[in-house]
Amino acid sequence: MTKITFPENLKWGAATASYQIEGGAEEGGRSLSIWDVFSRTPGNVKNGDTGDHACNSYHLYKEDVQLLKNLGVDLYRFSISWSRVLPDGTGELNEEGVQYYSNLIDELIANDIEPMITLYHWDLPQVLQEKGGWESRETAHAFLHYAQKMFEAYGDRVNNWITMNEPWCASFLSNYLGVHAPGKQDLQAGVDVAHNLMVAHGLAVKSFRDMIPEGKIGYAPNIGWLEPYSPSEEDRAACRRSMMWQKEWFMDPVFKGTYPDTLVKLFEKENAYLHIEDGDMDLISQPIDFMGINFYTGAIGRYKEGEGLFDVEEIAPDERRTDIGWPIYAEGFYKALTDLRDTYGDVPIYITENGACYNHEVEEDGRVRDQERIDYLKQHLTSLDRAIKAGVPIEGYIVWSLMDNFEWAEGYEKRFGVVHIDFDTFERTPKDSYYWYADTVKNHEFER
Ligand SMILES: CCOCCOc1ccc(-c2cn(C[C@@H]3NC[C@@H](O)[C@H]3O)nn2)cc1
Repeated sequence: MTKITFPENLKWGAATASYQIEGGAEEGGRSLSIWDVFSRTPGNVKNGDTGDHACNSYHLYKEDVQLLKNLGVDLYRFSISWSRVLPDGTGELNEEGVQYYSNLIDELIANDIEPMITLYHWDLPQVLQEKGGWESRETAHAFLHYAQKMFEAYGDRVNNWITMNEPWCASFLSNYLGVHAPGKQDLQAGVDVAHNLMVAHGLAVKSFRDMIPEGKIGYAPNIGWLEPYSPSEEDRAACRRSMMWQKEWFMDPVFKGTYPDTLVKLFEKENAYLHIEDGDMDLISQPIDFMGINFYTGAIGRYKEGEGLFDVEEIAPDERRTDIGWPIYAEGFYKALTDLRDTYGDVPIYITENGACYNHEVEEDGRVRDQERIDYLKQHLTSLDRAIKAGVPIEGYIVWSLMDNFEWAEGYEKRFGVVHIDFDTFERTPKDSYYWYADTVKNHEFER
């Protein structure tokens, strides 16, 4: 048997997000978010699913913490519902909402689990959307107010903070491709939202340095990997262009203080323009303590004129697909991580999301036999170990997700959890992958 062994100081975790697990959508003073409005609009989410009840973690968070404790993880990455703590989007706090997260944080600490807070995981208060949402620069300032209130409320107990989750999804997937909330299909809107998200990130980082000087802050972009179909410059350039949309567009501003000119010009050809104000790039490129990386899948990329925005077609590496239809490309994970180090140097990296969708149910004997998810995790953790041994400074690995939850436009059908959720009874059932992951976390190694 082959053993894969990780450094003793690698941190292990599990992740969730507020709109995907909490429920209690109109309880405890919470106001509606853009995802409440989007999911309640017929046709936007599979099976008409909404986050109204989700996994009922608003009421069952203590059970969730026990699942984390028995998993043996060091970290729990969760997000705060902005509209639960600031129902008006700004102004005064809703104390009941603040208390919910305070209770969760205390429960985690009492069980020796480090909280890692994501401030923005896509659930913008609807009241702010109605004032222009992220297309308006004002929302970046509203985000600063929200972030400062959260730093004040939890900075005494929480050291690890993430400003933005997957800004590509929150900007282009949501405002150009129209797949996520608010469901716009406007490239200029996507460009404006992307920039304002990054301005908001910079404003929060700047304030964080004053408010929690000993804390660690970063953000969590998502990336894939496109391997050139051939060594031809056509194929290589096509892959670079396509990956630039999620990589350089959101990383160059932070680590270089610039936007990638190739994409700026490509967007200008589509009549979409950056609206950068004086000081923005200095603000966005403030040093951060780590970069979160969310990785799920990849493909082989080949130049094809007229295909999409970047003249590239994606070819699956092989016939394997997860139950959400994504190819499995663990080699791409290794390549993406070493490519980040080659591009941006030794930026400390947390894998803030990696996992697979497999829609197993609980069987007669109470087990959930998700061997495919175990195989996916083994393949990707092997790539992670290879990247670590190649010198990529990986701080931690956080599996997506602790539990099955509301997978955005796919609803509840698509299951990413190591814990199965019965969405009628909210019963939690650890899957085979839960026990496998617990052993891996405990032993810092696994056998292939
Ligand atoms: C027209 C083309 O559009 C096709 C759909 O395009 C995408 C791309 C990417 C995703 C996607 C979903 N996830 C998992 C989440 N990460 C954050 C956490 O909340 C998980 O639930 N990551 N990326 C979905 C859809």
